[in-house]
Amino acid sequence: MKFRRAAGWEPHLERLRLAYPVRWRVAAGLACMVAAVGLQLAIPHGIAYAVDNIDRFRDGGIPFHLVLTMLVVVVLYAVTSMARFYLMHTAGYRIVARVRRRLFDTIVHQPIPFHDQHHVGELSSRLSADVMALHESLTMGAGNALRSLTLLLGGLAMLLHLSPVLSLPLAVFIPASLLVGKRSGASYRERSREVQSSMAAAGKTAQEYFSNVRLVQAFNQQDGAARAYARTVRRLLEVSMANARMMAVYQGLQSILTLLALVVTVCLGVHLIAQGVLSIGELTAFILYASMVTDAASSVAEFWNSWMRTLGATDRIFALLREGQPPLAADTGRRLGGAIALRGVRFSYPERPGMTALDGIDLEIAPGEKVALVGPSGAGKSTIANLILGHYRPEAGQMLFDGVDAAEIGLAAVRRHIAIVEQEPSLFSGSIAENIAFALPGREVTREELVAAARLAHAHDFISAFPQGYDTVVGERGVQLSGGQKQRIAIARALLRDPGILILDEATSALDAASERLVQSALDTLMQGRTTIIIAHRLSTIAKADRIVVMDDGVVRQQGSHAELMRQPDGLYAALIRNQVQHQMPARILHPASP
Ligand SMILES: Nc1ncnc2c1ncn2[C@@H]1O[C@H](COP(=O)(O)OP(=O)(O)OP(=O)(O)O)[C@@H](O)[C@H]1O
Repeated sequence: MKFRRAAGWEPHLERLRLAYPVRWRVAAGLACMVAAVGLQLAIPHGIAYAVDNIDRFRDGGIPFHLVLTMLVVVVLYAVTSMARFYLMHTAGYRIVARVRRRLFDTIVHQPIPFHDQHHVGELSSRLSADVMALHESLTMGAGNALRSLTLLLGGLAMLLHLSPVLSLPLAVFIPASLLVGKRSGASYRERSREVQSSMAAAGKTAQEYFSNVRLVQAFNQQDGAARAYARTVRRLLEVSMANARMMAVYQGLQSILTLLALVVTVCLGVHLIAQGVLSIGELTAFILYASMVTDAASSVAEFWNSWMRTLGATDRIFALLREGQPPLAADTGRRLGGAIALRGVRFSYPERPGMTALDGIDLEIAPGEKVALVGPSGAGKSTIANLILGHYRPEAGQMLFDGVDAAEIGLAAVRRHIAIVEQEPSLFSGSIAENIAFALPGREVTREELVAAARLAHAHDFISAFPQGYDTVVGERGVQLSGGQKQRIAIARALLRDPGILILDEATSALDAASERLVQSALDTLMQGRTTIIIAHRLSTIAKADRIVVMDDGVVRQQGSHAELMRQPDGLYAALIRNQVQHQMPARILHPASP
């Protein structure tokens, strides 16, 4: 128990919660390993017997039963070694697959503030490089180390049995070798944390430049990108080299200890033969056992290092796993009517605790009402959408749905009734069908349902025009589609979800007139009969809303219809409209009632 704790295994083993198929593999692998070690330990004994009886065998040769026994031992040794290798390796693969799955599960369930803090490239590196380090230790290292440990103990028993006096030098060398291993292990752990975080930094840089490759090329920044990546790789190289230097020193020390042990044993052995207390066969067997034992000791020490390295690399994996999934409030199954209320809501982003993003917001939205949030950049419009979606919790005040506190309803139940159409729609690299069906987790979506949603979103015609139709692959983040097409797919997705509450982050970039009309008409269909919160940028949308909420600096400055707000010429809304009209919009939008 104490050892497991010292090795840092305890919490990790608990976290791994080995499944039944893994347990039986480990148990069977251990049994095979003990058998293989037992057979391996029998071999020097056989050799000693042969050496000591060489005179008897000189005439008639080695008797048949002896040859047969040796053959059986060799075959059994080969079979048990093979089985051990297979069982331990496959158990390792299963454990690593499980760790990977659980890590992904944990990360994907973490609340948004966690994702604000962690870079995508860094998290991907945890899943790939860090898990790979664990993989190597578990599949290659752990099996070998256990075998070596058993061999070490068995070998020591044989050495003591053969000659306690001759074993004395080993009583010094073996602990020394294990001590060197333990010392180096501690430094390895520290170093490998550095190696893994440098690796994560390199991954982060590469991921960032790859995902913005169009911008990089448009600004001729390819060389700049290469230099930035080279800097991170240089750092990685430096820490890896330092690690290798240290490893070389420890390996050298181990080899010296092993060779010294052998030399001293041979010298002492010869002396004991001369005194007549040891036979040549026994010395031969002793040397064979001693080399097994010293090899095993250095391999245990080596594994210790590699395990420490693994712990260094996987500390963060296990820290993440320990964090566990945040308790997702059970889906209470409550149906929402669409009324939303924010009462005295104050909020600062966890990353910027000093800056108030929302400062006492009071907002009542009736079921089916269309509310446009307007205001200058940074006013807090998206923050309100984030709070309604439950991405963050208000610091003070209440978020109510149908008059019930959001916490009481549960995040999953709230989200089940919400759909979002983002400013720049997020699409996955799969097919159009998969992207639309994403709206309904946990159930198969029929082709008819997909087509119906796509028709309402004015997306069916362009989708059908593709040779692969709904199975057309859209490329990473939908790069193979136009802006208007992406938006209509996002609208089809929202329509399929059939939400009571809709959050619409209006795209700022204008589409061409025909595309704009199609998107607008699709949005009008989507908004029908749903509570809609629009983060609005276009006057056409703003003017159509039932109510306009004008925000500035985290507070609501004005509320009312377009006409009501325009009657306050000194108000922020009138100023915003004047500003927009001056810069871009035709005057008729200002007065939608007039033809
Ligand atoms: N994830 C975040 N972490 C820290 N601060 C944030 C985060 N997101 C937004 N902010 C800050 O919160 C404030 C409100 O931002 P918000 O995105 O709500 O503004 P907005 O009104 O939607 O602006 P825009 O019209 O430009 O999108 C801003 O000062 C912004 O810098």
